[in-house]
Amino acid sequence: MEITRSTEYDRLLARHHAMRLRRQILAPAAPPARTPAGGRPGHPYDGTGDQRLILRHLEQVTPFDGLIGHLYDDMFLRRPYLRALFPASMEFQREHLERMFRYLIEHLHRPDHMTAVLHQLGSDHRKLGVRPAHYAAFEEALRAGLRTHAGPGWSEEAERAWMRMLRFAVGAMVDGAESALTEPPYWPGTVVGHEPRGRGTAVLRIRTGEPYPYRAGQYATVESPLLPHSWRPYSIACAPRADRVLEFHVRRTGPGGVSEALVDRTAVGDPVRLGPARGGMTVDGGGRDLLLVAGGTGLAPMKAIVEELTDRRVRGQRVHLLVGARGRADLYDWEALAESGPGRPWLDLVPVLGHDPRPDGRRAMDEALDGRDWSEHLACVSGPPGMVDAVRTRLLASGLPADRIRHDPVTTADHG
Ligand SMILES: NC(=O)C1=CN([C@@H]2O[C@H](COP(=O)(O)OP(=O)(O)OC[C@H]3O[C@@H](n4cnc5c(N)ncnc54)[C@H](O)[C@@H]3O)[C@@H](O)[C@H]2O)C=CC1
Repeated sequence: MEITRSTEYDRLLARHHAMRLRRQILAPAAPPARTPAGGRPGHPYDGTGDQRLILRHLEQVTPFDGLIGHLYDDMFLRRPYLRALFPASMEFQREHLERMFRYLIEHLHRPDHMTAVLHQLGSDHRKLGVRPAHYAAFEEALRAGLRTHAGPGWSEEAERAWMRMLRFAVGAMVDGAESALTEPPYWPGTVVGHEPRGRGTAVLRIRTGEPYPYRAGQYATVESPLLPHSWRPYSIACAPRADRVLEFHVRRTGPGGVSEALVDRTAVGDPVRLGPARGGMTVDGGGRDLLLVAGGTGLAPMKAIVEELTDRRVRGQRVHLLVGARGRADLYDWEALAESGPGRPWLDLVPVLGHDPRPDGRRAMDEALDGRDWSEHLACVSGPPGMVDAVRTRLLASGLPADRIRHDPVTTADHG
């Protein structure tokens, strides 16, 4: 990416904020805390005691949605200018923060296990316009939220444990943001194709201004100017191409979300922004036969993987692609896949039609997987979370080791 004066300036500013914040974080913790703040060099944060304290007083600050409500109320009351950094609807944001609190508390006894996740979170926060200094405002709001939600009997000791946990997380996020400074926080793109494909589904093609690095099987977060600050992940449905065009398959799941904006209110010529590519559902060397299981628009990453293999397949390698859909009309991209059939004799393309379980609890996907030994394959699974879970469990039971089953950590809330 060409470094303009303003991005250069932004980077310097971000680095300056990061350094200042690091000094604050690493400075001896504010009295009366005697335990070192999270992540001080030479004194790695030991969260075991804090985890115990937080858990002991957890009832006072749960359910988390109440705590989070107080936290944001306090933050926007004290610093109204921060509201502009958040989407109009805070629903997704609140759910995300709740998941984060649960994740931190659950893993606090093994802080080192969280580093990679927190680094990426910090790096991803750059596209939201979050500056390291904003974390101080968050800390202040969390403190106020805990006190308001817990009421008069709130334990000072537990509050200090929460603050140390937060400082540990923020320290790792700032590190992540800093080490990603050479990567743009987002890529501006333009919609160059928009094809409705029935049942609220559209295939979008987006051209980025600058080359967008990714591997087949990965996903990008997408933001539409119709819903500023709402970023949702979608898998990229094509292998990297020289013309910088990326394909996405989007299905509208409900009213008012990013998918609805992209399917119903977006047209060729409209701008969008893409966050950096993420996800580990890539297919590397080895040459094992592949089992690709897709449900609905979960087909997107599989299409990219098949395209990539068209050029880079190991000789003799076979690929089985099971495409789950409610009915024939829902096979929204079948023609594109089937068209390439004759040129790809190594690809077994199987439509799996039907949705509801039968009276015996089995589904069409169970039958499609039956009767074959998949234990030597590498499997990728993508689609509704229930399907990913069910297929994963089934493959594990049939002897396929966990490290040969790949899928994204997609939750139901992700595609709103
Ligand atoms: N758009 C994208 O880039 C991506 C979307 N996803 C996810 O894929 C899902 C797609 O939703 P829809 O297209 O509405 O799919 P859908 O709800 O119509 O389901 C598609 C098919 O998946 C199978 N299936 C569903 N639940 C199952 C279960 N419990 N066990 C076995 N098979 C099952 C069935 O064959 C069904 O017809 C969403 O949850 C989305 O978050 C996942 C990855 C990428």
